[in-house]
Amino acid sequence: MRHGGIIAAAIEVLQDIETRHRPATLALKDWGLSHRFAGSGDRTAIGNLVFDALRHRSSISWRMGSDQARALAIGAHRFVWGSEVDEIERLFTSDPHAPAALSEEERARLEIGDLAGAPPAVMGDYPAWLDRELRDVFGDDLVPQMAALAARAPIDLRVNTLKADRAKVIKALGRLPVEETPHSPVGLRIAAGEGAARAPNVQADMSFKKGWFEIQDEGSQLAALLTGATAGEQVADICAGGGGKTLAMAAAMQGKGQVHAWDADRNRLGDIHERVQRAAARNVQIIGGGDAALLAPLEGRMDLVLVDAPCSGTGTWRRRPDAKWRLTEKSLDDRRRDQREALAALAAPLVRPGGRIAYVTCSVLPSENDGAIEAFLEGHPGFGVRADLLERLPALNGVALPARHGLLLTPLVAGTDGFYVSVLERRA
Ligand SMILES: C[S@@+](CC[C@H](N)C(=O)[O-])C[C@H]1O[C@@H](n2cnc3c(N)ncnc32)[C@H](O)[C@@H]1O
Repeated sequence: MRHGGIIAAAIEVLQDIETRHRPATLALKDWGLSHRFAGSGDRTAIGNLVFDALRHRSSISWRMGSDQARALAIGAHRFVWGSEVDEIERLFTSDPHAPAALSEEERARLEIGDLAGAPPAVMGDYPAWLDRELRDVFGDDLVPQMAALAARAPIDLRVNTLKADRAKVIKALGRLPVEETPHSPVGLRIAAGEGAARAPNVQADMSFKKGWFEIQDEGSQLAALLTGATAGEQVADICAGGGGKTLAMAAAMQGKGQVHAWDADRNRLGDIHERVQRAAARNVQIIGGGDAALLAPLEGRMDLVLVDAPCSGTGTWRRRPDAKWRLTEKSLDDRRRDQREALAALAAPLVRPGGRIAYVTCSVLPSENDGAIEAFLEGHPGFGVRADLLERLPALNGVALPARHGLLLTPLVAGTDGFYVSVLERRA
């Protein structure tokens, strides 16, 4: 496909997302199925343009004076990909599959592209109804913090130390520009691409198939390390999902002790079996999901319970930009309720005296973070917050933002997705 056709396709997909409230990945998949002639490079270019338009939806709409799909796609080309206006115009006139030519007004808006006078929610590309809560956490850094959450994310890998080390994986992926992550001692990074460039498919490499690494954001790696999971411990991961943190803890424990994996939704455990096998994580016990009675044998015995809580996902907006526009007050309330329930009803009974609960979210909203911890501590006076979190990872000094009961990682400061971590200890 020529580039005018790519823009036309991106407009079609953005329209589908908007009118049918569909997740972006599904809308893109559907488009691919009904346009089988499009090659994989074309699909990547369309996907990149759609995702960048969604990442910057508010600021593009402000600049273009419209939030229609066409304005978003053209605006993303200009303001995110940095194309010159003449170049965009040429793409439109040289390809019969391109959308209708630019109007006078569109041309003028693309030329000016001014955000002067725009409110913070527009400059930082986030839903305005979250203004107050986000300002509470970021204060004067609100706009730069949120703008960093609207940028593209790199591909981060976690080296599986049960099978490999960083040098071995770097060598295996030799043809790719792989670098060590700055904070996680087991992380590697491939920088985010630009424009229509295709991201490398690292999962096709033999080293992935052999279980030498997993794809995992550096923030998620750090959260797993901050739990302090240590060789020989009994650990329950009660929001195990696909097993990202289960596997990270199992490796940090050098395969010794046990990680018991459970999830409220047994379907979410779908991938974990294959991943555990590939990683040779012999200390992982998948105890199933859905039925809380399966947790009964662990009661009062766990050195550590990880609650990698269901949350709004505000910290992952770099990777799932459509989710930020779909988030509602109702769904946020539902997640807050799940978080409180997971901590009080599921996690607390499993911890032995002297044991810990690590509470993690991929959210930057205080009501899901410190707020959940406060609600828990109110009803559980036998638990207290561990203040020694950074001693486990001194490299995070100055990189993690202090929160009242834990710490916060953000793309602006740590270069990771947004993550909150708090560790509680059962003292009585
Ligand atoms: C953030 S995801 C887990 C991601 C996973 N730990 C990883 O690192 O790949 C949160 C998980 O919590 C589960 N969950 C939802 N409601 C829950 C509840 N009330 N109690 C426990 N887990 C819940 C969800 O099914 C989901 O798999």
